[in-house]
Amino acid sequence: MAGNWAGLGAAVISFLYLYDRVANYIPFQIRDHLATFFHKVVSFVNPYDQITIHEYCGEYMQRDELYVASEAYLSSTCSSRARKLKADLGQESDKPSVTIDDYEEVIDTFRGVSVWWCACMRPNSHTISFYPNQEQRKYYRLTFHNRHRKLVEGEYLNHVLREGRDVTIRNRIRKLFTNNPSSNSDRYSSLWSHVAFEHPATFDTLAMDPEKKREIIDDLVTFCKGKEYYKKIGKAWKRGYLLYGPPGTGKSTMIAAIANFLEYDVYDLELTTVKTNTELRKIFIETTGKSIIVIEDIDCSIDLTGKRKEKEEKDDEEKDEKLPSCMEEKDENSKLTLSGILNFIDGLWSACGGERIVIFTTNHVEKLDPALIRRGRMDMHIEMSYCTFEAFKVLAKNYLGILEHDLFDTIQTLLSEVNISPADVAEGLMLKISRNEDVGACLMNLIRVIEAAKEEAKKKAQQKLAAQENKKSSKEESSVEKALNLEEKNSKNELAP
Ligand SMILES: Nc1ncnc2c1ncn2[C@@H]1O[C@H](COP(=O)(O)OP(=O)(O)OP(=O)(O)O)[C@@H](O)[C@H]1O
Ligand SMILES: [Mg+2]
Repeated sequence: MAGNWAGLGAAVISFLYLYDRVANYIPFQIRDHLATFFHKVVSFVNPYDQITIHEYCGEYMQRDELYVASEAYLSSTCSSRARKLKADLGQESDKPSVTIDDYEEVIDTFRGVSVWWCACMRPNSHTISFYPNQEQRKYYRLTFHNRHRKLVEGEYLNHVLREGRDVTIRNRIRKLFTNNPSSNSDRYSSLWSHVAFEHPATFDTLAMDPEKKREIIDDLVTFCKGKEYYKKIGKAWKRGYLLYGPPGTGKSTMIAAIANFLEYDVYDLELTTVKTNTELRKIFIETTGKSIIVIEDIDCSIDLTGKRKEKEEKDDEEKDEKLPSCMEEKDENSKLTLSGILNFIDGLWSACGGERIVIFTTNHVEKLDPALIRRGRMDMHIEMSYCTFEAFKVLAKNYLGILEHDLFDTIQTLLSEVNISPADVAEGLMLKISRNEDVGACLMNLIRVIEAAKEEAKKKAQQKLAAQENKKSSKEESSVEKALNLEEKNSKNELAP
């Protein structure tokens, strides 16, 4: 239908072209009247307006976000109505995607208003381009009745952008990013490298207290649905989690489970390769929304303890010989400091992009500066503990496919007597796969592993006690020796004339 109107419109436009050539020979009073008249005729004959959305735009000819969103939107909402389709494996997806073929017109309806979409291609410009696919110059043509122009410009295009982005996110391959060492980056290279994120951990396979798990899941759901709430309370849409506990208790596994649950990308930030606060800010700006930024073993990444105290002391010392303020700033930016990291978590920059989760992990929570982990920065502190009986039941279900067994009571008693990590328990249960043993043999193997851990713990406790006693007795000996020496000295002094 729009095509017919377009044909009629083309005739009128040809006429107008001719008019334009002879317009200079017509007196200007008549010319103005004619121009108004022709405009009315054009609107009457072809009351349809068009918007074109080009694939590449901007100084660096990047793919236009609205074009990408329109493509995703059309393939999800309108492709069922098209007769000519094309299929390909998108760059950011692992599923074949079916889109509407070029020059196939489809109708979409928004609030009872019909609009027409068509993927077109501009004729080859015969120019040599440095940018990929630029010579193809694809674009979408959106046609609509001019009385709906406000609706299309004001609401429909936003609707397409929003829906299209959602479809893109749903279909993409999720990514695991790591920051490139600062020495490798130049002005043009990206600060992050990535691979596909394929960790299979989920909250179902994560062994921990079920109540604690429920609490974390509820918190995550509240966060990801909380866009409007965060806006209302004037807070950046982000949340911080501190995961702490001994090695092998599932901190990294928990991060993977969170990423899979929320379908977020993961940015694994290696702080030791970041040299300055400025670099940290740049790295942060290059992250996208719907992502988790992880700093593992934060206590080992940078000396965060006592930095503030040191700084305060230094400030006192330096009061007399104070540097000019610009030099102070330069010094601060030329290295990575605790305050740089605090800014990264909740400074003004932290609000850009939105929908981000920051996770720190540590084996030694007591070593961290309280400022780094205070509520508001790290909103939830999650302790990953040694294996409890509840956690063991999850592992037994995952590894052996059982919910109960006669040996469970023995294992429960043993687990209450010794600290053993879920990683060690999981290793004890792996026998089923590695040697294809039956369930009973696997549980017996686990019992042996826990008993060995118990023996080891006992031995260590005895050694510690012995060392403490040794220290105590050597202290006592030295104090007796000191007392004897003193006595000897005193008696010598008394004998002296
Ligand atoms: N709570 C858990 N639930 C399920 N599996 C676990 C759990 N804890 C550990 N594991 C298993 O042990 C392995 C090591 O766990 P993970 O790397 O998550 O420990 P971690 O706490 O990050 O250790 P580290 O402090 O050394 O980094 C995982 O691959 C997983 O198979
Ligand atoms: Mg870990």
